[in-house]
Amino acid sequence: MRRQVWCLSEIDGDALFLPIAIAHWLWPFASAQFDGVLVFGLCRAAGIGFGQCALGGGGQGGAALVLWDCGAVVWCRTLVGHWVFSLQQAFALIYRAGLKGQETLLMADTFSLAPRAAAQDLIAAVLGGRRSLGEVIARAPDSFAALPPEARARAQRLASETFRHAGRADHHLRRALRKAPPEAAMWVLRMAVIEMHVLGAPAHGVINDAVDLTRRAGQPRLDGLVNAVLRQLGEGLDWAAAPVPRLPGWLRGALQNAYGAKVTAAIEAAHLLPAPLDLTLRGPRPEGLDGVALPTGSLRLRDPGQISALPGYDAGQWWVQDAAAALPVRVLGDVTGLRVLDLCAAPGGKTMQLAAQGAQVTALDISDARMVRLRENLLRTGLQAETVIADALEWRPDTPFDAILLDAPCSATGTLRRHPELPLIRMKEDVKALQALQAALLDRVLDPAQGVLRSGGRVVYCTCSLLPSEGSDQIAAALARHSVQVVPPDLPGLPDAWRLPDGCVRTRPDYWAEFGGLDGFFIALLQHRQ
Ligand SMILES: C[S@@+](CC[C@H](N)C(=O)[O-])C[C@H]1O[C@@H](n2cnc3c(N)ncnc32)[C@H](O)[C@@H]1O
Repeated sequence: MRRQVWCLSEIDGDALFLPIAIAHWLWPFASAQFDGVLVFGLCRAAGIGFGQCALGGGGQGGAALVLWDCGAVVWCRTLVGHWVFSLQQAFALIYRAGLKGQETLLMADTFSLAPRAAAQDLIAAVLGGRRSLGEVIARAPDSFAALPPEARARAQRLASETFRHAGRADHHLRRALRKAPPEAAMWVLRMAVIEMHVLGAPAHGVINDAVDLTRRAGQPRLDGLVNAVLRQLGEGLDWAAAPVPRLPGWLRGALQNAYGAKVTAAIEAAHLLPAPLDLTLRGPRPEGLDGVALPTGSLRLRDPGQISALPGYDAGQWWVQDAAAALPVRVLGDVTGLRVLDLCAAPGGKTMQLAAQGAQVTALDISDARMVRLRENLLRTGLQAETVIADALEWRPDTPFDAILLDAPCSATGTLRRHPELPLIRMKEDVKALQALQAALLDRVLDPAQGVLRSGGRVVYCTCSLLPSEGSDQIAAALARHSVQVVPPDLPGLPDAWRLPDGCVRTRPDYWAEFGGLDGFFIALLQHRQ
């Protein structure tokens, strides 16, 4: 790890440096066979110069080497001059080799090629596999896994912000490009422009590395273009003059139908900012945990830094959960002593809330990997729940439950601030399949013949979606299929604007702008008619 080399041009530089030193050591023995010292020196210097240019050292560096080397060659005609010169080269070589390990660490820690290359790989893996950034990171590419934690965080942020601001980057890039280059080079350009203008990285380093990343992306012929375009956009660009990026047509259309053009534009504007970090507290706020207490009970952190270093983390006194995601359990009401089924439970934010409130929880999810995270979360917080890995559509309990929380799989369109890559990988067709699953899950819990919910028991259905087809439409259809009613929740701190005419609750990223917004969620509390 310590010896890993990040900067390719550094290796190239040494690869050239070694033959230079060897050539000098051999010089006294070889010189007799050369007619023109200057010819040899010039050829060698020109070779190095061209080599440096070709490998990214830059034209000026190459030209300077040619001149410097010519002078040195003339001086080396004397034997003393030659030996002094070759000794100096040998020392330089040893010194550079010794520095290499340190350079590696330094470069990986700061704005540098290594995190940028890792971000490039993350972006390619997200788009290529149509997987979320979180899923890609769970099976991290080597370039990412090998980085130290800070550089990893930087790579993740760079990839995430590139997805978030790609629309704005394209607006500026279109002005500088006569025709769009292949996508791989286009993503290098987007990432570089965003790093300079959104993340505030110094232009010089970003541009140099973008040239390397263009070659790394298999587009070596475009490195000149990338260099020229980024130099043009590096300074004096009015970044905010570009319009707010639009959601894909199918999603935009659905939101406009549901909320109107103005609200849709406000939602798109809210997506420009990363989501704040909210915690659900298990008990009293741990000392030293600085944040804003939100009206619905969550704690919003001001400047979180490293999460595992925050007060109360090791003692499991809180867990990370968006303020909107914390509402469904609160909507379920008092669960003390009740047998509650958390259906589609992993990674367990709501399981922990239920257990912390004194429910006897059974947490069920179909995903082994996500259940591992749920168990880790329970372990850290010291909370108890029975865990079941099964398909909710097939599993049957021995005894019906008093209450069920159904956090159904959905388009996650309410969480785009957190997952700005989703609009690029989710398709309209994916949502159709999810809607069918949501309806089947609702039938499973609401149909008394299935024996999952006891008579008179309560159900909370929720999705982190902004689409009515995954929210109110599902509930309207379920009311038509089952003898159930919607119960408007009694929830302190819930603004009236979040209550829908059908008795359900809707949050949106543009709500609570004064606090920094919250995820989009749909929540319905259901009960069988007596
Ligand atoms: C929105 S996430 C749940 C988040 C979780 N409730 C929390 O608060 O941390 C949806 C979950 O549904 C699970 N899931 C999808 N299809 C399922 C099925 N047929 N049976 C059980 N779980 C399923 C997924 O594995 C995923 O973990």
